[in-house]
Amino acid sequence: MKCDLCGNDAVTFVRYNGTHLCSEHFIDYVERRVKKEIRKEISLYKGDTVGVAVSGGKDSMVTLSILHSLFNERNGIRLVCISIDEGIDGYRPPSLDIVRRFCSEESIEYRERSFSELGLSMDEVAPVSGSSSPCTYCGVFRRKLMNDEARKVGAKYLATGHNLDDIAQSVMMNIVRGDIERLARLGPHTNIRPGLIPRFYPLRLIPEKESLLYSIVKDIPHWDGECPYWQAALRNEYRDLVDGLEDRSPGSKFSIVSSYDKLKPMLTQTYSPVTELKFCSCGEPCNGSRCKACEYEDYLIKRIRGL
Ligand SMILES: Nc1ncnc2c1ncn2[C@@H]1O[C@H](COP(=O)(O)OP(=O)(O)OP(=O)(O)O)[C@@H](O)[C@H]1O
Repeated sequence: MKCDLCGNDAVTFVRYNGTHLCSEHFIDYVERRVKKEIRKEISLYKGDTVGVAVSGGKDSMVTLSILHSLFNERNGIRLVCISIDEGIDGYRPPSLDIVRRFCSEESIEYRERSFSELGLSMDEVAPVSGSSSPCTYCGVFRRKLMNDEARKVGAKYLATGHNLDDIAQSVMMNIVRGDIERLARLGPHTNIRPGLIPRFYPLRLIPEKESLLYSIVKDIPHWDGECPYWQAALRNEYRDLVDGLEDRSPGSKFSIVSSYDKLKPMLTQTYSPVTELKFCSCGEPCNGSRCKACEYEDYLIKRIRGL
């Protein structure tokens, strides 16, 4: 197979648009779309700080690597890598080693936070999560620490490694559950709310397979171990659903996300986000008087201690 653009050996066939690409043209193809997405989602000026949440998985490592090539001393944008240790033995420590090493080699500012600051670890939470998926708790605690650290470093935005597959799955999941209010709140976050660092998704239009291939051809280190609690995630059902649709009709993942983008203005008209947030005693913004993370913390710590 030869690249349709230059005749060199192709590394991939992009099924949804029928093109063969060599490694050089594939890299260019990915980076052009990532830059376009970043321009669409955020606006930055000299002196601004951007946070990037990095787990060590391929998507967040690809995001970190691309943002590092874009934001640097030359254009006066400060990039800070933020990682969270959820306390999952055998899974998180090796992935954070990769992030730390990459940041040190590339001279990227690195900040790390841990669930231990909240008095628990996911290895303690998982056995007491009952009928709820451990991922529900993990996500709430992780977002709290990510937002808190992003605020501390003065980030204007916080990037995550969510890719096209993740976004398409989230759209389908909220539709099937009938949770239209949550659907309306899916990022990227366009409105500024005090205390909440707006998140953006540079890989939003990059399919997971392309992110993996990009990490391989660019030789970006990443951890591909599987979270021991992953099987419990409801998201897996939606992964199969969306992959099945894509198999039968290539381009379905793009269609799901672009349909969502067209619907979003109408959704936010009906479900406009609360702009006047209150603050929890821990410092996090919230709708009520306490944030979800603090509520969960109290409940789980009692269960862990058998109270
Ligand atoms: N422990 C963590 N520390 C910092 N950011 C995280 C962490 N876990 C997840 N994230 C952020 O949330 C995004 C989506 O999380 P998800 O659990 O799907 O990622 P992952 O499977 O660990 O790895 P990746 O998305 O990097 O391939 C990540 O891309 C990353 O930006």
